Amino acid sequence: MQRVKNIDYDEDDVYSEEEEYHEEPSYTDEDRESFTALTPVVRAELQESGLQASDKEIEEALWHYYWHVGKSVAYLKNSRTPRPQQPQQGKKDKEKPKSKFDQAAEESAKKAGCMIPFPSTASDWFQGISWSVIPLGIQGELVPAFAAYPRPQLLGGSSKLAKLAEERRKKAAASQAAPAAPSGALGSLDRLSKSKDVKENVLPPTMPEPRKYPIRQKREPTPPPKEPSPEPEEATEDLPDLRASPTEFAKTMATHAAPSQVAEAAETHMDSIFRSSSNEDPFKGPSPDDTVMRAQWHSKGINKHARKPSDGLLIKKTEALKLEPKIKSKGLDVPKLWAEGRASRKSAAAFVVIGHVDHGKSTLMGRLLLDTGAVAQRDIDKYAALLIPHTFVSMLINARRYQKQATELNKSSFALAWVMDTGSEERERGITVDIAQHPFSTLTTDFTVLDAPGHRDFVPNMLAGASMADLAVLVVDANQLESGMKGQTREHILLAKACGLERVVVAVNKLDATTPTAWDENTFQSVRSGVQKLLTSVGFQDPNISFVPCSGLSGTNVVNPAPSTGPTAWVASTSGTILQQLESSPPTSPPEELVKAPLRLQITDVFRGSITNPISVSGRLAAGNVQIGDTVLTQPSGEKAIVKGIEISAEPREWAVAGELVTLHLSDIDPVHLRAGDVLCSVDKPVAIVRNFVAQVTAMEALLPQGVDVHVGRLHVPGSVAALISTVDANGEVVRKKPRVVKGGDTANVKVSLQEGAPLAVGDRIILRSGGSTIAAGQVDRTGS
Ligand SMILES: Nc1nc2c(ncn2[C@@H]2O[C@H](COP(=O)(O)OP(=O)(O)OP(=O)(O)O)[C@@H](O)[C@H]2O)c(=O)[nH]1
Repeated sequence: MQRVKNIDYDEDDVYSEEEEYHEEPSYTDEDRESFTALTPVVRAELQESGLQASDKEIEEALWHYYWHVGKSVAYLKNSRTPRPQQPQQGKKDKEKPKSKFDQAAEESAKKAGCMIPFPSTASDWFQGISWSVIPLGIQGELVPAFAAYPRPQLLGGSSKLAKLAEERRKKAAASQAAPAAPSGALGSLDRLSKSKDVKENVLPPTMPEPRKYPIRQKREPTPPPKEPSPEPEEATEDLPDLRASPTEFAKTMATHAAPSQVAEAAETHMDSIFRSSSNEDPFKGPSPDDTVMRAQWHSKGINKHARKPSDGLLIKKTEALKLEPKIKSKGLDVPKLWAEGRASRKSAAAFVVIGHVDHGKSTLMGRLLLDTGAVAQRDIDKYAALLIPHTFVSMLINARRYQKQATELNKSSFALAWVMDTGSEERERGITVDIAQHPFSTLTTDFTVLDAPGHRDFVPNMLAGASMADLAVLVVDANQLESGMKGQTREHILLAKACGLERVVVAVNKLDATTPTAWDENTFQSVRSGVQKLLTSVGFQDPNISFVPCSGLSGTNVVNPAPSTGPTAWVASTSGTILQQLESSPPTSPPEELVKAPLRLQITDVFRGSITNPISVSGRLAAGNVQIGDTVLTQPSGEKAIVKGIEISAEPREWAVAGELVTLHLSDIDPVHLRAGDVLCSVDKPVAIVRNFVAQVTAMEALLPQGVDVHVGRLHVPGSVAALISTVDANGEVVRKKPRVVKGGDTANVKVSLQEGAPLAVGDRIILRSGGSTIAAGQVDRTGS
């Protein structure tokens, strides 16, 4: 069984600051409901294996594993199954006296008040780890280098879940250590009046979010699923299979065998790695690159029986690539070509889908793509088939939440979301993690959907999406308005505005599940007035906001209008379908000066592609134009690259201009010089590397000289608000110089310092975040070195 979508509305998402810092989890009614439903299931599983557990223990396991029944059962079984004893090597080893160093270390740990014994042997240290059985012959002694720390109680689960659980524990510990302080602006003011450090502008420590993005394999927008995979086995095993299976290396190292056998086993393992059992050439058969390339040939209809690179041609091919003449620019006058074709071109728009976690963003977009023909029904059906193992818990949870939701819909409910959620973590957890991009076209417009994650842990990814979009679609679950307003609905609205978006289409979603009756018009009207207030309070203008009642799951009023009779009869008098609203948004065409300006593109993703396109980057052209053969500069690395190919919406192009979302295939550059957040720019007019800048920002909560994470689209760099220069009024006139604090809602000029140089320019939109919350947003006004 898999845990399905139920991480919404727990303390992680809908929280007040006070609530968040309780050590004991305070369960919501919904948590309690889930406990009531899932505890008997876990108990029954345990009893089948002749094991017992108290309600509290079961609840604790379910809580830690985010309602994942399989993992909870496996953990509880594990904690009740006696661990195999280490083979004893002899009395001598057992009674080996402690070294003086060990004794001193123990003594100092005692003095430090440490209650948890530090593991004294390697096997203690590795207890609870799947490859824990260390051959005695190679065991060493571990001595504490610092005061002992608590061992994690629950192992296994996805790394993300473990991370979330760990964060929750850390926050609880932090709240115990720190004396309770008033929250928000008041709290900051209070701290300010008490703290000398702040007066003297000494910066409090920051915990910057690391700036690391892995280079990814290029992800197909809708990878066609294969056969339904069998249900995971973890929950049915006697001993839980929560941990990754040992690697060949670990198996070699962690065997019970005597040293001679260890050596023999090692040889066998290494043998099996380097020589296949059938003595076959391990490099025979297609390489991963070949496989990708063949898939691409296949999808482009290129002769399937063409010679394959693995047919002994790999070396020749590589040589051919080396000899490949440098791609030359055709020297096209791109601004002229763009201006000439403007009249005949379809309009294009990219929209970011924002909103609180689980309000139905991915499902709505899946529906939009399905009903506009951008994805095939057969793909959705295959996703639905793959999802059958999810249905048990899905039914348990959703059936209680939406009594009226048909069982049939429950079964396939995630299939639509999977069109957008292509990552394994996304599908495992049932939430969107990274920004997903998908093109689709109507008769009038070429659209690009940017599906943003709703969970607050992934706000930086949402920012990356918003920074590439022309407008936003805000999805609000009509049944969960209140929690949405407290959670990411509010933050996403603020961030969308801060990223410069002006137009927003509000999809009032899940109206098929309103109570007491489905498609309740009053519910729609109250959501509409609540969200309207919120949007106008952050600066969105009324004419730029539209509200559409809809259901992404059933598809009502998304592409196809709602039936004009029955419970949806009132829908016709509102603002049309989601698609109509998107199409009626004013076309976005860049001004001519922007197309002629020096090239500038922030890299959103770096992909390793096939042999033909080994390295590609994607992003939105913020300014200028690019054509095949151009030499571009990457900043901050300062390395040059040649553009050997351009794609827009998976179609090859010769050139691209400002405003377009492109994939550029690059050559003559080592991938180490390319990271998401870096900038590609013109060689002649490069974007400067900046360490200090002045920005005009609006504070969302009290802003002090403090450590912050500075976000600019996909880029985020640790830094600090080094000085508060002045507060200003709506016209930019100085109200007060050198304020000690900028109150939430006020606008100020501030000096920001970065820990490392970043490619920034005047006018860039910046977001300042601290401790996982957005504290201010604005624009770069002046840059310094
Ligand atoms: N009844 C009903 N359920 C829906 C509707 N849309 C989505 N759901 C369900 O709501 C849950 C969450 O849907 P998602 O589309 O994954 O939500 P999301 O907002 O994309 O979630 P994140 O991307 O993780 O923020 C799933 O169980 C969906 O089946 C709808 O219109 N009606």
